Amino acid sequence: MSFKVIAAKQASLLDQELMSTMGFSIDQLMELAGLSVAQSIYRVYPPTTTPSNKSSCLVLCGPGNNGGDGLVAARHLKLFGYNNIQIYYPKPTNRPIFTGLVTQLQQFGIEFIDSTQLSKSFSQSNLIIDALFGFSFKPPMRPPFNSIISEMLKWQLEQDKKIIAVDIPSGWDVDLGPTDACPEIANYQPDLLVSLTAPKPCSLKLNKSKKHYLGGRFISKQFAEKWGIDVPEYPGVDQVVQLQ
Ligand SMILES: NC(=O)C1=CN([C@@H]2O[C@H](COP(=O)(O)OP(=O)(O)OC[C@H]3O[C@@H](n4cnc5c(N)ncnc54)[C@H](O)[C@@H]3O)[C@@H](O)[C@H]2O)[C@@H](O)CC1
Ligand SMILES: [K+]
Repeated sequence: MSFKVIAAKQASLLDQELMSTMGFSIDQLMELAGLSVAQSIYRVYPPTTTPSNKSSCLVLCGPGNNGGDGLVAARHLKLFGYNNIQIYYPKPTNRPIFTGLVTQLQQFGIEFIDSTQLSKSFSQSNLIIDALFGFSFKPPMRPPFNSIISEMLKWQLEQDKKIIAVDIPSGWDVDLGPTDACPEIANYQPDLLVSLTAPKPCSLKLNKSKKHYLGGRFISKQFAEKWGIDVPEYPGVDQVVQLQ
């Protein structure tokens, strides 16, 4: 499906307008964004039901709203039947929306792991959700995230591991894709990219063999026209639409 992209600066301005003129709260947008990430994962990698072959998910959450989308997605994945979910959230944000999401996940019995458990979790997980950074990332990537992403990419070489990137593959330049400013991710290609609201220019750098979904079904036709973006036909009540 052909689609229009939205540049970095515009994506951030659009985000601000959603939360001012349009009257949305960040909680609402994050909930719909995270739901659409979980729904895309369900479409592409449905939970396997045989006891010997359960889908295990590791959700890597960064310090900003991209990480918040990951926290929301983890809760929906649990509701969708993924039973083995672990979250690595090394720099938790002390704002009510984030502390609330953490409490919800703890109440759902989802485990938060620390750095000593990370390698084991990578080895046991077949779905790795990259919710580290979205459109506000500025290189170079600071510790501990540079080593987390390097380890993630090492594990991606194992055949049974799939990486799902939330909004933007972490470390990619929003407009350009992978650049020399962030050498850790020079060869990073997620298996599934879930763009939110509108695909960013970097999504054109996704290999054609990879899957690309769009989620964040919260803008009207009028709003899309004003910003020069497409709202594709989401099928029925779905929160996501496949672009590639
Ligand atoms: N309207 C939209 O499109 C929506 C966007 N949402 C999500 O929000 C994301 C953008 O969120 P934010 O603006 O909070 O930003 P990000 O989540 O992209 O990252 C910002 C955080 O990363 C840190 N950071 C930046 N560069 C770094 C570096 N080089 N090394 C280490 N840390 C670094 C910053 O200090 C900040 O804490 C989007 O990509 C999307 O995932 C959704 O939550 C809601 C709706
Ligand atoms: K990401």
